[in-house]
Amino acid sequence: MVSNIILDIEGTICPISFVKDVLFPYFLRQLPALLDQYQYPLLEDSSDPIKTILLKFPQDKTATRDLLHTHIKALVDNDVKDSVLKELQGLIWAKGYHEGTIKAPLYQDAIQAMYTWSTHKDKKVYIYSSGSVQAQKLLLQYVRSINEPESAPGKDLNELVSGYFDTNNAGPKIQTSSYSKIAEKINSSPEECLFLSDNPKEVAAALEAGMQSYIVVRPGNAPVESAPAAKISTFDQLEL
Ligand SMILES: CSCCC(=O)C(=O)COP(=O)(O)O
Ligand SMILES: [Mg+2]
Repeated sequence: MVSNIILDIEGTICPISFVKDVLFPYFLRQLPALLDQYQYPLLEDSSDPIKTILLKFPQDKTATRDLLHTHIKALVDNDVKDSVLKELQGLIWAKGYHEGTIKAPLYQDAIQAMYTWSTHKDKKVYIYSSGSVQAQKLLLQYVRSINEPESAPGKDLNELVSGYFDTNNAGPKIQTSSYSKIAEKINSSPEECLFLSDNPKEVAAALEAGMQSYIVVRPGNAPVESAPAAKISTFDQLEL
């Protein structure tokens, strides 16, 4: 029996294009002005939350503003799931979400399933994404259905979510131990957890930990060559 459903974000509940064409460009547009605020080489200053994150990048990259900019831009361009980058992105995206510039388009079947599972089916819904916990909460705070126009009023889905996991509090998403850790943290056996993701390596790691899992295929996702589990293209296909 499935009691806990753990959802990936990008490519599973929202299109990859939202992350690549909206979130990443927004971050890169804000980055130069953000870096301009500081003197280089960066020195410790625990009172400044942004500087505290920047200081977590490798020390040789924080020697000059341009070196740091080049380093961060390369991480974004190559979609590196770097936990320091993800922390910084969460902080910068907050402005865009709160100002109303950014709203996350979620697949309608994902929105509907999150409501049904948590309010009518006595299941708990969790998020596990490479995006930081702060970025996950923001994304779910400003949601529109992908079928609605961009001007549609935003919905806050955070009340449907029982917990958030990222690479800081759970570990890398392609590592089996991360899924064992999540099961332990939510006081569940892995067998009662269902993990849904577009990434076959993540699905393989969840299965290895004893969870149930499916590969989610959405428009614009990378083709899945060798699948460790069955594929679904909408959450309506799940009988829970
Ligand atoms: C939730 S933050 C925006 C997405 C992001 O930066 C990311 O890396 C998403 O990766 P996922 O693990 O959800 O595929
Ligand atoms: Mg994904």
